[in-house]
Parts: sequence; structure tokens; C-alpha cells
Amino acid sequence: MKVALLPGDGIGPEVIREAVRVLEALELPGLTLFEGDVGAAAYRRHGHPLPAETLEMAWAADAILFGAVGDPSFDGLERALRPEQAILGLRSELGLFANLRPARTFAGLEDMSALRPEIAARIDLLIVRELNGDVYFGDKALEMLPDGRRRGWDMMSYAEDEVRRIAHVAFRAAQGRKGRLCSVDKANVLETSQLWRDVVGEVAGDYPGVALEHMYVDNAAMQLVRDPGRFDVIVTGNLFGDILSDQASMCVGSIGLLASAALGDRQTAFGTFGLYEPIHGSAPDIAGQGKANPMATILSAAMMLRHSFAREVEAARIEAAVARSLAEGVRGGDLGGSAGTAAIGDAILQRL
Ligand SMILES: NC(=O)c1ccc[n+]([C@@H]2O[C@H](COP(=O)([O-])OP(=O)(O)OC[C@H]3O[C@@H](n4cnc5c(N)ncnc54)[C@H](O)[C@@H]3O)[C@@H](O)[C@H]2O)c1
Ligand SMILES: CC(C)[C@H](C(=O)O)[C@@H](O)C(=O)O
Ligand SMILES: [Mg+2]
Repeated sequence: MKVALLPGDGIGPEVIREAVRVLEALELPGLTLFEGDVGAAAYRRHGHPLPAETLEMAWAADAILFGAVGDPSFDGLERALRPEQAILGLRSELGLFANLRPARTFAGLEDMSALRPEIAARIDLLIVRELNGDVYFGDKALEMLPDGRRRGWDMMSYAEDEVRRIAHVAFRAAQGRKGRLCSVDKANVLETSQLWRDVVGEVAGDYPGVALEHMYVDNAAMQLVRDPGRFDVIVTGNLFGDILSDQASMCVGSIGLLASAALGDRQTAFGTFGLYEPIHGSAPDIAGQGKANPMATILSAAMMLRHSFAREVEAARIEAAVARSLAEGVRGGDLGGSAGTAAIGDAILQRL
């Protein structure tokens, strides 16, 4: 059970450190951790945000635990060398097309939601975000028009097989939950979305037990704050899923709480190969201050144990320890408290 740790930039190394303490406390036989460089940290040392040796390490691993990448001082670099290309490169090179981003209310935390507590109390949803296509990976350019104006453009597209495979993931997830799937698109304006809607509708024929609805993304953004409890599984494209998952995090209470799994088809001897990461970024505004909430990363490690190592018992132990910490008042700055990164890690370890 080989895990590649890719801490990255900003608060990435700070939150990964706490997740490693939790994993080590479980004393899982055969679990080995090794570390690689990604993002701005890798650019500084190797001249590239995703060096060949890091990619090799990723291929050799059974799972990846990823922190975050991004550093404002590198925003002026050509796009191919920017820190964010490391995570995009890993997702596409490794064929990790299915991004699971669960959002669930934690008991005792309803007051921290940006919504009214009685509305926040009902959240239990899963965003299934397509991760290898959409406007993220199409041709793009910044160019000069003949009349001297600058123009930027990005090609948005999905091929039907790309939509079909993520639709199957989402329908199967809905089968294992409350049996409701909401497909989010912008089919009233975008041809990419019309194809998305058509193909999701076709796949629905294989899942008669799942109730499918289609919703435009602007309405979905509104419904997510009006009544997030109405959603079970949401399936959507790369861009809309990115945006809606940050929004869902504040419905729960903080972006420091939301974990994620990026999965593909590849199976290892232990389970499904995957990359696990908090949905948040490198948070340059609080980096280096010991203030980051490591819960999202610790919960991502739990997802890793569940999906990549079939260790449901240990995954549930981690999740229960996080939930108990929150129920007993452990709060980072993101939740209006004063507990630092290491203190939150200590609290979870004590309750493991
Ligand atoms: N997967 C990734 O690696 C990833 C994801 C998102 C953003 N980014 C990158 O991160 C950099 C910063 O982006 P941003 O500011 O838009 O988003 P961000 O998620 O890094 O931060 C947004 C806000 O949330 C806060 N925050 C985030 N995580 C937190 C945590 N664990 N505990 C407490 N507070 C937390 C930050 O302090 C900030 O105020 C950019 O370079 C961006 O490209 C990377
Ligand atoms: C850093 C960026 C490329 C990334 C994304 O847009 O997918 C991030 O926002 C995320 O949510 O993981
Ligand atoms: Mg994002």
C-alpha cells in the first residue's frame, strides 16, 4: 500500500503533515508513505511544476495524497509552467476523470453555515464532477487581433464517451445513496451542455431505480443556497463542478472541511487507484502561520483508505474522530475559533 504524498505549496505541507500523523497513528500494516515535489515548490527545485520524477512516483503509487498548489508570485509565468498545471497534469495523465466531492452537515456546526441553521442541518450531497475535459483542457490562447485588441479564448467541449463514463459513475453513486441524481448544465445556451444533457438522459435508461432531473447551473447555484437538502447526487462538468463545490463548502460551514477523491478506471492490488485532496487551495493569505484547518485533508485521507485500500473501518474511524472534534467544539479560525493546524490534528488524534 504505497502512498505518494504531494504536499505542494502554501498551506499544502501544513495540512498534509496532520493527515500523515493520523495515518501513522492507525499503524496499518504495509502502508508506506513517500514524498514528492509539485507546484511552485517543484518549479523552484526542478524548473517544472510537475517534474518527470514526480509523475513516475505517482504512477508507482497505489494512491496519492495531495495538499494544494498555487503561489501568486508565479501567476506571471507562461501557463504551462504555473503551479496549478501540476494538479491538472496529474488528473489528466493518470486518467482520473471522476471527482467525488461530498458535502455533509456536521452535528453542532449548523451555526457556522452561511445559511440559516435549519437549512444547513439537512445537507447531505455528493458532487460528481467530471475532471478530464471541458473548457479546462480545450485549446486556449491569448492573442493580438489585427486591430491591436487583445483577445483570450478557451475551447469548451465534451465528447459523448466522456459524458457517458461520468454519468455511469454518478448513477451508480445515486444507487448507493438516496436514488436521486441532478445533472447540472447550461443547455439553454451551450452546445457542449446540450450534448451533456442528451447523453445523461440516454444513460438514465440503464438505471430505472434512479430519479434523474436536469437543472441549469444558474438555478442550481440558487437552489444550493435556497434548499441544499433537496440534492442527493449532483453530476456536472469540470468548470461548474469546481464552482458549485466551493459554494457547497460554505453551506456546510468552511472550505477547510471538504474532502475529495479523483478516481479513474485503474485497479491496484488493494482497490481503485486515486488522488485525494482537500477542495481548497494553497491559501496564501494564511500560509506559514499554522492557522489552516487540516480537516479537509484528513477527511481526504479517510476517502483514500475507503476507495484505494478497502479500509472502511479505519476510514470511518477518522471521519468519526473529525465529527467528534467538531461536536466537542474544536474550531479553527475558519470556523470562528482559535485552534491552530497542529492543535486540530492533536484533537483528532485524541479521538481516533
Ligand atoms: N487543488 C488545488 O491545489 C487548488 C485548489 C484551489 C485553488 N488553488 C490555488 O490556490 C491559490 C489560492 O487560491 P484561492 O485563494 O482562490 O483559494 P483557496 O482555497 O486557497 O483560499 C480561499 C480562502 O479560503 C481560505 N482557506 C482555504 N483553505 C483553508 C483551510 N484549510 N483552513 C482555513 N482557511 C482556508 C483561505 O485562507 C482563503 O481566504 C491559487 O494559486 C489557486 O490557483 C489550488
Ligand atoms: C487549482 C485549480 C486548477 C483546481 C480546479 O479548478 O480544479 C481547484 O480549484 C480545485 O477545485 O481543485
Ligand atoms: Mg476549486
